[in-house]
Amino acid sequence: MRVDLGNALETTPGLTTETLDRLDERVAAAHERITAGMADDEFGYAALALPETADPDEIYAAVDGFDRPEAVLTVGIGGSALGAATLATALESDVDAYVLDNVDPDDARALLADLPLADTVLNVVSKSGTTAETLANFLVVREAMADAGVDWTDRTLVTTGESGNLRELADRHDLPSLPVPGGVPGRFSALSTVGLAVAALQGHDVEAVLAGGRDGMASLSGSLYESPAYAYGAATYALAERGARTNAVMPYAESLETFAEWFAQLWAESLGKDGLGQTPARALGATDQHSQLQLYRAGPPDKLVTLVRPTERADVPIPETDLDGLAYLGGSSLGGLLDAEFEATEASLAAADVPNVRVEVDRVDERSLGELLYGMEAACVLYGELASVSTFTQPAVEWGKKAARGLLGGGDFPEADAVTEKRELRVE
Ligand SMILES: O=P(O)(O)OC[C@H]1O[C@](O)(CO)[C@@H](O)[C@@H]1O
Repeated sequence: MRVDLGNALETTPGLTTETLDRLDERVAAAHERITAGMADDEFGYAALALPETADPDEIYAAVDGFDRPEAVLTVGIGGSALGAATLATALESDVDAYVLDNVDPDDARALLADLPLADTVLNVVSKSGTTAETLANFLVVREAMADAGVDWTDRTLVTTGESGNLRELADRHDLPSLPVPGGVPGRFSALSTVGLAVAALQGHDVEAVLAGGRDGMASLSGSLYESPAYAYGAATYALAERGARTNAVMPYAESLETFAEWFAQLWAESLGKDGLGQTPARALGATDQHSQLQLYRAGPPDKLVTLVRPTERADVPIPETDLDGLAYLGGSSLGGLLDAEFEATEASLAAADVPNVRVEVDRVDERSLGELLYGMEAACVLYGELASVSTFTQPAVEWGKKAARGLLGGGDFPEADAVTEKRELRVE
């Protein structure tokens, strides 16, 4: 992973090399704190040791009994789905990957109607084992399998914590299961059993993903000038401090579209604390040059744009044409056009004084993805250290969970009462 901060200098908001030099002293101290937490397997910091602590053989052993399924359906939500989904979207496989990470009946019904249930692995993932959406979807899929005459116990892999509903289910039915590493919050679990089981089922090289993570680990140092991850974390923190309240992450690769969704949870759930944080906006290049870019260039000067691309990609030539107006495209290629648009968008943001950071990986493959995921996790942890927030907890999401559970009769929660007290101003 390579980071270029050049277009975040002297912009609005913007950084200076003096700012970065002063910040570098704090990066050194933060790095010491981070490495100590990793060494002590401390909650949260343990995530940054996963490239060395995750066990590929454990993952391969758990999925080995499923042969090569036609499809894998992940039932999970948040960090229990997005890491696996990022890898599945990015890497090609003849094993189709699907995700149920919402409880939309239309979506669930349509998906279950299409799935070859007898040849699908049901990959149920929940660290807590209590997440309503995941458990509800599991019950629905299990019944759909039964209705189709499929023995769900032959098709189900469980990844969960040491106790809870899913652990009991796996034990009761002797299901293949994987542990969720205890000290790792879901949004930091992509490089663990949580994120890698689907990759193993799809025939991808899990060791290569972890090797990429180790590349990221090796690049961590006491200086932002020597560590791309820390450079990104320090720059985004400093820009937020100076008014960049939104970070629009804009990968120039369809294969990285889900990566932006994964990043959004990582950034929002880790850094949105105590009235602080930086709103992750999900964008996609070149498509959003024809939509959101208008706001990024000419809206309020409160944004940073993170432009992500692989520097190598398979290509598709653009045929020559006798249409004069299109002659400049003929003989070029889609990849060439995409790269030209990446650089043009980068320059257009700079011309409008909008800070933008370039993040590049060699290609979208297992090793580069492992390094990119790791790098953004390390960047997030550093940002959290600099901002002095509790990076690894997410207390604010609990209120809504209790209200929903109370509304469904799942317990006596005062939060549910607040729903009935809604202030109304109805316009119909
Ligand atoms: O893996 P679990 O426990 O089902 O949690 C799923 C997601 O829900 C959250 O706990 C938030 O409610 C996320 O942090 C997590 O990734």
